[in-house]
Amino acid sequence: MRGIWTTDHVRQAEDRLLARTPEGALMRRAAHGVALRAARMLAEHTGAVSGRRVVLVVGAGNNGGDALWAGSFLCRRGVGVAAVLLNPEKAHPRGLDALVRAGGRVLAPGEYPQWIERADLVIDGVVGISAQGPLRADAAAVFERVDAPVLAVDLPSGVDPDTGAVDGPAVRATSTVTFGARKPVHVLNPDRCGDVTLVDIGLGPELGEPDLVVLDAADVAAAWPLPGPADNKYSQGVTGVAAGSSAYPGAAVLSAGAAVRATSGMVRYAGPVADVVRVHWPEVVATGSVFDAGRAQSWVVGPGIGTGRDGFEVLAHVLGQGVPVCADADAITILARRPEVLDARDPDTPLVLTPHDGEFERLTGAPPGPDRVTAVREAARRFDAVVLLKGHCTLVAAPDGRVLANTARGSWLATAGSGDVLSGITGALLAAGLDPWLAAGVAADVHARAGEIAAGGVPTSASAVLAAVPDALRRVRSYLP
Ligand SMILES: NC(=O)C1=CN([C@@H]2O[C@H](COP(=O)(O)OP(=O)(O)OC[C@H]3O[C@@H](n4cnc5c(N)ncnc54)[C@H](OP(=O)(O)O)[C@@H]3O)[C@@H](O)[C@H]2O)[C@@H](O)CC1
Ligand SMILES: [K+]
Repeated sequence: MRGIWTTDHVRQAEDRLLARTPEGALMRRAAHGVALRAARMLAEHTGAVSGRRVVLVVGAGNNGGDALWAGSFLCRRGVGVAAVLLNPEKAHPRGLDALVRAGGRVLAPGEYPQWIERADLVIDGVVGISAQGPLRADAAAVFERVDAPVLAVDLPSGVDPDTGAVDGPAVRATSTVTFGARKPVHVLNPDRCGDVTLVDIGLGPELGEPDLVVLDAADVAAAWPLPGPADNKYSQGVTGVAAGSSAYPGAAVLSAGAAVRATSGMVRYAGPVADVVRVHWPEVVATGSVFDAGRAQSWVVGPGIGTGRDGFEVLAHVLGQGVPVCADADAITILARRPEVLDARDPDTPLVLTPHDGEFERLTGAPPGPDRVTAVREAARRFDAVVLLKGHCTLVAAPDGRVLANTARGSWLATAGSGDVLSGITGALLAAGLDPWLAAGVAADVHARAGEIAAGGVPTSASAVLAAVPDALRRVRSYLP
């Protein structure tokens, strides 16, 4: 599991580390990492390092200091380095001195266009963790001219470091080099950061519990239940699926099918399209109603069930079974309209809610807004449920405040029925007894991988995503030590 820390926590940790480190040492370590990455980018994009041209865009603080020091290191490798100082009187004095001593130059405003247009690489040192709001007009005007790859120092300027939100002009980096700890922007807005390199500056021991986590493939593989020698079809958990209707039989087929593919436990289907489900998935034990379905160790409820009285009764029934429930789609709308349905819930049994933004707004009364982490964390507390907020970066919050982030691998999952597949996978993992927060997190991870495999670079469908779940699992298992 990889940790992510908010800027407040990074700053506190940096202060503690700075107090026992010689002055300037951390910045030079950070800048060295920037220079290494810059040299590699020059080699990749132009085939050479020496003789290439790099423009530094330097703001008023230490982020600009990192860029200036990195520029001085690049000068020593024969790179022609020139700096745009957005705020000359506040430019980091020692960094500026180092750059000039190494042979770098400071550009006059009239020289900006020709240098920026001929640059092989631009280094964004406008602002780092003290950033507030979008790029200011002077910086925005500089970046408008940039055609070269951009290397962001710590984070792309103009993007909110803690929420990843963009509310005006902002840098779109090809690559980002960050220091000490990953910050939320790196997972919440990967499109603006490009690939992210973490440079160790010795901050680790000063960082407390992370504010967010990201699962590695090995975490997903280790959490995923596989049958053991003593297992039978019941011991691995029976997943109940209450989904679909005559209008939406596909939701039942996809959700039940995903549960079949995700684990080796048994799957029961209960609903009005049992015959359709049986045709697609002969291994599913299908019956016409949740009221006469046998025991299950979890229920998936909602996809395609409708939002009327029947749907309400189905949701209330499964919430009263004393087993974990994954409520998706129509079940979330029912819950939003008639919260009294939660009265049926045994407070000790976990509930996982899997809204997209529209459903989240229905459920909570407000859209997630720019600070999605806070929004999902508050919703999880309010509903005493794990809340999985779908998006380009899917967030999973537990009622105790834990949040994990799963960054999508492209937009392949933006296809009809994709959510039904996710709910089925989540339900199967709940039936197997996984911690509900982890179940939702690993389900989102494998779902995203299956989407990428199914697509293979071209548009795909929910059925193809479902069919790719076993390959996604094989892929995560290949990361196990
Ligand atoms: N501390 C350490 O140990 C280490 C720190 N390191 C580095 O320091 C960075 C943090 O440096 P920092 O705290 O000096 O602030 P930084 O982000 O450069 O901002 C400077 C000033 O910019 C301004 N500004 C704000 N928003 C703006 C906007 N949208 N557009 C334009 N300008 C804007 C605002 O000043 P204002 O103009 O408002 O007076 C703000 O004070 C960190 O990210 C890392 O790179 C590394 O070297 C490792 C060791
Ligand atoms: K930056």
